[in-house]
Amino acid sequence: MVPPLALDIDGTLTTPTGRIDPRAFELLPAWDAPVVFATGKAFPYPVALAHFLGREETVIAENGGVAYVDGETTIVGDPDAAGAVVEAFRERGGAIGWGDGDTVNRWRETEVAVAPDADEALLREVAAAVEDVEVVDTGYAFHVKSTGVSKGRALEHVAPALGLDPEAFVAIGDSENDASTFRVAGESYAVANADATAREAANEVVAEGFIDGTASVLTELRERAE
Ligand SMILES: O=C(O)COP(=O)(O)O
Ligand SMILES: [Mg+2]
Repeated sequence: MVPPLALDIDGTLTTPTGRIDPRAFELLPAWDAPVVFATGKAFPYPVALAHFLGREETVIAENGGVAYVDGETTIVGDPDAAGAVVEAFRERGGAIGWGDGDTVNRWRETEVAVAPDADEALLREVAAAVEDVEVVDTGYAFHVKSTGVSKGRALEHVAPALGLDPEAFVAIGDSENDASTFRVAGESYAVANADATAREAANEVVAEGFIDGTASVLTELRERAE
């Protein structure tokens, strides 16, 4: 039997230009075990991905702020604290930076994502003044979120709802927001493009990056199960 998977999206299922690689649509619909998409993105993104892959919508969004399993949504974290940080950031001249419409934050319920080209030093300075809030850098955004909320904590909630031990999962990811998943899962892989935090937390750093790395792990896991 192949193991259940906890998969990050950006940097892990994507190409270096941020597209979901077609191989995800070959490898994942046929995966014969639960697949949990665990992302920093807002709730609709992993739901849509699972939907169009024809998979059960079992997702962790907003870095663990939102978890959805078996038709139940669980929300944790303090959106007001994150909002206060972003308000102070704006007052001091900072910009969230996603442009008009801001679909990055539109459906966000527990945290705020700030564009990667924003003034990081200012954002960290204002965040340091608010209790129980941290800034997590995924390489794709700075996430202003409650401390204690993490993808790993969410997996500890999602796995039992699937009748599984979190340790049964194999996790793959690329950023500091995946380190908590790596600690909770029984086996973990950082793709080659992963940041230092993810590399250190993973059991193994894969030679290839992005979806190439993920595809090689999945192929190996499938071969091992045969
Ligand atoms: O939204 C981000 O910043 C990164 O998303 P990810 O967790 O799927 O890599
Ligand atoms: Mg990622």
